[in-house]
Amino acid sequence: MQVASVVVEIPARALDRRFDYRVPLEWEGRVAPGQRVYVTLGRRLCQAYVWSVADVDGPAARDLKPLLAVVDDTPLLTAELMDLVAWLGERYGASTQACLQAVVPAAFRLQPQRKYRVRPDFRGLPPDDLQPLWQALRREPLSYRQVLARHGPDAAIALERLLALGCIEEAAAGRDQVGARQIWFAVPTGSLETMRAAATERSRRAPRQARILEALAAAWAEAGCPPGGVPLTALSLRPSDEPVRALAAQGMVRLEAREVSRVPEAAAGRDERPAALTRWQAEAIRRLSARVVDERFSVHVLHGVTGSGKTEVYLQVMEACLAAGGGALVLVPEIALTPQMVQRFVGRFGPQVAVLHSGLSQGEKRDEWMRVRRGAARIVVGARSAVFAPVENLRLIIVDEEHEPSYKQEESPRYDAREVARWRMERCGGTLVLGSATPSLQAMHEVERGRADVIPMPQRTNGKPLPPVTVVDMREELRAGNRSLFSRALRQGLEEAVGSGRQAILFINRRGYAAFLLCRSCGETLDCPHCDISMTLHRGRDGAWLQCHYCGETASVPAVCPQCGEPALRPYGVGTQQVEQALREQWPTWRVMRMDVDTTRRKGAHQQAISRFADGDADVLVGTQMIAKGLDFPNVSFVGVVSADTMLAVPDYRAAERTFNLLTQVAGRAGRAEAEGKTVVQTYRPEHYAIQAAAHHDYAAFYRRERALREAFSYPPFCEITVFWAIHPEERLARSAAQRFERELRRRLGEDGVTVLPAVAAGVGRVEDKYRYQVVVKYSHWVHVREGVMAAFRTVDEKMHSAGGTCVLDVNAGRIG
Ligand SMILES: Nc1ncnc2c1ncn2[C@@H]1O[C@H](COP(=O)(O)OP(=O)(O)OP(=O)(O)O)[C@@H](O)[C@H]1O
Ligand SMILES: [Zn+2]
Ligand SMILES: [Zn+2]
Repeated sequence: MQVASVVVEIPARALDRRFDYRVPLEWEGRVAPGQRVYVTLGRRLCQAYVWSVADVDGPAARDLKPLLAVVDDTPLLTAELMDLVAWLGERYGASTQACLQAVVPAAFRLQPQRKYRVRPDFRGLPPDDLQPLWQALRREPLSYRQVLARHGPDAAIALERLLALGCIEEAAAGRDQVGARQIWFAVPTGSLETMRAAATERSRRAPRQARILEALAAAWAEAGCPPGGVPLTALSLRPSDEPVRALAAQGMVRLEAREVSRVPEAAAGRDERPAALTRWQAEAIRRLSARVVDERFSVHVLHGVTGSGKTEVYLQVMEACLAAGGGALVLVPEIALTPQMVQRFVGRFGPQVAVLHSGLSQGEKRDEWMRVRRGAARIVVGARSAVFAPVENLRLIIVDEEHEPSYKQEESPRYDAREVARWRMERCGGTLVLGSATPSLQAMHEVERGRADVIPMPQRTNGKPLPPVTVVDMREELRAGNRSLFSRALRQGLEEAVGSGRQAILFINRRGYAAFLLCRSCGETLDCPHCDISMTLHRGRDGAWLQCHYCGETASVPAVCPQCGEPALRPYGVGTQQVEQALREQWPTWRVMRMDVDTTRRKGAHQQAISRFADGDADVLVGTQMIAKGLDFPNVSFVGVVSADTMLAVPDYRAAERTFNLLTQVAGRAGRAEAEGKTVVQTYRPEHYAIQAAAHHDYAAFYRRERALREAFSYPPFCEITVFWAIHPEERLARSAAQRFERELRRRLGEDGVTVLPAVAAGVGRVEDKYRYQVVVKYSHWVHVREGVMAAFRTVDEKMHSAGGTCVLDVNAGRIG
């Protein structure tokens, strides 16, 4: 007798374990790991994933409850993905259910209310023993639960048989939350002659039947062979319509339901293949292609300066991968921000590419996922979560802009797509390529330790040098009497670019008008009533308002300071809106465009904005980091950074790294084609090493300095950091939970190679009226501390949970505070 061990899909902590069910005899041999099944847990009907199947004998197995249905014929999850789910749970301390939800698109989740009804196209009668249930379903569609309640537990099997015989179907959306889309086809059964004769014969007597036959005959004549069928929708007919049913009953046509994709086939764009590769590109392609073919695990850091043509390298290595029979996965930081790159992949590989992005509806995601699962699409391009795509024979994963923080997921399971990619390549014996102009400290450290090699591309494809960067000390500007947002150098750069018909980009890492309002009389800042953070000033057509960027709370702008009553509130900290306004005031004839979260909320707005700017619809583009990544605008000759200091001021050990990366990326948007590029960076801290290194395009200098600091103060990559948060509306409870976690940790972990920092209020100590306390743990290997950390977490978490609060564990944390 077979017993299936399953994971139920209900996301409750107490249910995060395996449950055993008996496999009914008729399904023995049909049940496999990765398959979805229906089971009852207590009285609850739910979907579950088969984890393992074992042959077990004895009464214990016979007493188990049976599986109620097998949802998938072939397992939805491959063995590799099942192992990945298990690994995710261990690596990030997350429940198996949460990991499954991360891996499988939401469309595959069970819809709680399914009903079964008689299939409208079914003629005849089912076998005798199935008739009672069938008759009942003819009277009214019933849910699974109703079927079991009214017809007893054996009805589960009867239902399955009726389904298998095509007598009944699931109503509405089908099995999954969103099912496959099906279209009915009429398929000819006889010869072309019989069909024509039948059409003529019916032209009077049954003209509507005749029309169907004529359409089939026409399709036949056009194809020159028996057509695969004609979709009924093309004839504005449904399978239940009288003439269709009549023809089917007479055996003139066969009706067939076929699955079709909801995703319009990617319009294969132009494939722009460069006439000749640079020598660096050629060398990179040679080395990487050799690795893709040899089927051994390897990691490579493709360190290519901005505009060095990394995309072309990816494309050609992918070609080598496909030629060797492998599948490939490309991760980009955010699909909406990289439309140009996605177009190039589709241009080269056409319908073999599946693009997974958040703009897809659930049904579209499902269809793309299935296209990948079935091997019809062998290349997947997507953001973070695409790292779970079920690519067949996966041999190559490319992570573009590998240094980007968006590869870390900030909700459970708090995975890092780069680590997942590494795990998958290690498991499949594949090649991992980490591409960046500014490789992360982590990636470079791997190179140092001999766990990865680096492939340099130090020159731009246009043969021109990287754009010269001028660092402007804003204190000097003040001394020289310039109080405007723009230094003289920045102003000159803008005017030169726009004056010569080129375009310019201005970067400022803050949306809104100003960071905060400060009272110049008493020093009060206007903070969010629900969060310990000041509110951002926004300005629109209908005036100004304040908004909290943490919880979204808005407020009107008071005329006087609420603290001291003086009319002395002034805006501080420049945002995109203010830059846009200043540009319009100073250069009224210029066409200015702004791109930030506020201007691109609408679906497709990103892409539109990017192509409008690429088409020359604006002279100056103002934007946040959204415009820093991987965009290729050949006509941009000037880039200005309005303030480099906002990024440096973030209280995070990675602030310098982020600043260096962003400055390098932003500067890299200039001078990518014929136009010479130029960049101006404004700052109050011109001597800072991150700014200096970026200005000199000196990655090595930055790396040396930053590495030394990280080592001295013991930060990643010289250790790993895990952060615990206790979150509760009552400060006292949040604090004591964090303190308890700290004590539990110290007791369990000892001192050896582990540092537990004292429990403190988080950087923003209150968000949405909830207090946040944190504990930071530093260690060298998660496997050494996992048990201790997880045990401490469970103890505190349970108590916190019953007290109405939340605990969060961020393993290998993306941020602290
Ligand atoms: N061998 C080549 N000869 C000429 N042009 C090329 C060549 N290879 C790529 N290009 C072009 O160079 C430009 C820059 O390439 P790409 O966008 O891949 O750079 P990148 O290395 O990804 O830079 P970034 O890090 O800034 O995104 C593109 O317009 C691309 O079409
Ligand atoms: Zn005041
Ligand atoms: Zn708030």
